[in-house]
Amino acid sequence: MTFIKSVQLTFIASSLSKQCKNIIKFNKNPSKNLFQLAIDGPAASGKSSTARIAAQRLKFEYIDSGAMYRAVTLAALRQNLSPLSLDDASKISQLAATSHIFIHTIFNPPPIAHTSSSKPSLPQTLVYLNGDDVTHDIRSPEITKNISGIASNPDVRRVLVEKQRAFANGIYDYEGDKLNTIRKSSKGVVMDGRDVGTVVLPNADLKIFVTAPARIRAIRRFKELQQSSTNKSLIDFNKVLEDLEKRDKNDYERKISPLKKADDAILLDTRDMSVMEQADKIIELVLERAKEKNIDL
Ligand SMILES: Nc1ncnc2c1ncn2[C@@H]1O[C@H](COP(=O)(O)OP(=O)(O)O)[C@@H](O)[C@H]1O
Ligand SMILES: Nc1ccn([C@@H]2O[C@H](COP(=O)(O)OP(=O)(O)O)[C@@H](O)[C@H]2O)c(=O)n1
Repeated sequence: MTFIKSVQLTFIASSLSKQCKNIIKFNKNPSKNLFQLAIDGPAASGKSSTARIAAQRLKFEYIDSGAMYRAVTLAALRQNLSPLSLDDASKISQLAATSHIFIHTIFNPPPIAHTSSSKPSLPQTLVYLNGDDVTHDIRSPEITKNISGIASNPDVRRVLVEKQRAFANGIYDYEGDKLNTIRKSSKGVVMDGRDVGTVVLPNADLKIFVTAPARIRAIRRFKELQQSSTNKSLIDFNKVLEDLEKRDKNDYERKISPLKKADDAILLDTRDMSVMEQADKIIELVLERAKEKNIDL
């Protein structure tokens, strides 16, 4: 359980991006018990969409740990460093330590034009690398292809795990300032990734391991890529499946912090569930656990 002392910081988000022109007030409340929810699982199992919906409904902060590995991969590629080269490994971990990665979720984005107004837009997570909005760049096939090399670098992991724990405790460094990303109204944090329940937050109040067969996950990723692509014919399902299985293998078999269900995690197979059903189930589990632990959500 996290007890954090009282500091109030005001941060002018317009320095980050034109998209965030409002002034955000951050607050740390000394006697507040923040519920920690850890969601792990393989690619496209539904972690981030359900985590964002659960965070929105439960008034939790959302931390996408995978986005941090993606941002470091982008930073390395931009400097022509090779994720698999032993010669570049220490330069890359240095880069992870000195890069400012800021993750900001907009919980109530305006409805997208041309969609039915009755269909609410899902929360959107924006990712900044040293002040640049890299939300889309970090999802490119080039980053996805190179990420396993970065994720198996032990020094990168050490640096990012430290940042993730600080983030989950409400303290996050951005351009030299200590920033508290926990909103005054926040009742908890949800973090998704591969090692959140096993390594990053081993004492999380609730751990969920989300899974689904590779083919089903590849269909989801294929549809997602098609939606965001300007040239749909370039997206080949077999290639998506092959890449996903290759990344799963790297994540499961990596020596350091492999993808693994924590012993005390609840397994959630999402093959026959919709995104909303997954989110409902997770929220139900959080509320049950909070009741058992006498945590007021
Ligand atoms: N249960 C589900 N049924 C159908 N599509 C899903 C389901 N869960 C997630 N998706 C879709 O699959 C894609 C990947 O989901 P995402 O939440 O990003 O997975 P992860 O964070 O595990 O990689 C997204 O386009 C999402 O809308
Ligand atoms: N906690 C984490 C999160 C991600 N990662 C790595 O980062 C990659 C991308 O994570 P992601 O969550 O963005 O990937 P998707 O599940 O969205 O495809 C994973 O395949 C892992 O190699 C990790 O090693 N540890």
